[in-house]
Amino acid sequence: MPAEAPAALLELQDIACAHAGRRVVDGLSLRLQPGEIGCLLGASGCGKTTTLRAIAGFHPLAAGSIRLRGQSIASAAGGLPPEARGIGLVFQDYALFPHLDAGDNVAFGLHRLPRRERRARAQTLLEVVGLGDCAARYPHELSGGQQQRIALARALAPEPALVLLDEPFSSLDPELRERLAGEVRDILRRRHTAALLVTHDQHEAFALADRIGVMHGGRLLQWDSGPALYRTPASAAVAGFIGDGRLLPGERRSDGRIATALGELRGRSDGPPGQHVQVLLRPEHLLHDPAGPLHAQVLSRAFRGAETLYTLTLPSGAEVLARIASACDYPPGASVSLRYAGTPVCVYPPA
Ligand SMILES: Nc1ncnc2c1ncn2[C@@H]1O[C@H](COP(=O)(O)OP(=O)(O)OP(=O)(O)O)[C@@H](O)[C@H]1O
Repeated sequence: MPAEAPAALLELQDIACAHAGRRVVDGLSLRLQPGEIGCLLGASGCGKTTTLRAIAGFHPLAAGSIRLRGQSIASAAGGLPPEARGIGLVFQDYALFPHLDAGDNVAFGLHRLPRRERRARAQTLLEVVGLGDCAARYPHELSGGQQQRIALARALAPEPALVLLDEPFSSLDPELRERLAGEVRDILRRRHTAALLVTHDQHEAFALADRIGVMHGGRLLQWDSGPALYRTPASAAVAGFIGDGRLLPGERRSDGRIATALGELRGRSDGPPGQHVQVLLRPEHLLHDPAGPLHAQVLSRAFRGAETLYTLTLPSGAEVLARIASACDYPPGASVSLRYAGTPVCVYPPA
């Protein structure tokens, strides 16, 4: 008998959502395990926020169902009101109450507890997010990063099994963003609280999430771990969205290799000889080698510290990327010699 899948904390089954009669989320299914951090990633308008709002109970389902801890919380027939779902929310538009100090903001969701206990629990949560000495400060007396941490403390205070976060770091500067993302991940992990986060920043998704869902046009293209998404994107669309890389046209040979403008490459999957394909070429597929057989011209470059990421043009006109030690300095227009690293490439149907 096959082993049963572990019980999911959150299960979205084939959900669809519409705005003004137009489906903006369609056929979306995913499972989040207890304590797991998931992330919906995708370009603006792909339906991430609508999906999160449907889970929270602020948007109706046109089809499908949502289960939390095995209980149905939403279907096309209706659902539990948001406050009955037991889900913590850190939404962009779910700002702190300006007329309440940080302590009362955090205590807000604890109305069932006596006042003294509420303040004590709020204080504990403020300490969890590293703002134990800010209880009496009002939102306008706090920085953006501090306000977001208070919002997280407020969401965590009622001890929900799941927290939803919608672009929680988008208003912060990049350095603070990365630090806060790490802190939030550690806080969630320590409390074994599951979370589903929405972002369009893949670095944020990689830094935070156990599982990432790439969305496009209202559909979930792939739901996988960060390393799996990077190594084996399920489609050319996911490949184009995750990590650095370029798609090159190619043709399968009878020996299984794939002929491209870079020569013959090893494919990760098989297919009939003569088949036209595209291959995903990551920068690590190409090695800088002054004696290498491949020659390309520098189109542009981006300094990344110890290494520089070069965009190069092959004699065929195709573009590829390569990471080269920054000690070697190739200006635009210069010729660079390379060789194929020999590692297999992902293969997709032609565009
Ligand atoms: N209130 C609304 N009325 C009509 N259409 C809407 C409304 N809100 C969102 N939409 C449309 O639904 C689609 C999905 O929007 P959604 O906000 O879920 O996307 P998103 O991926 O979260 O985008 P962003 O990253 O910009 O927040 C978009 O095409 C958007 O224009």
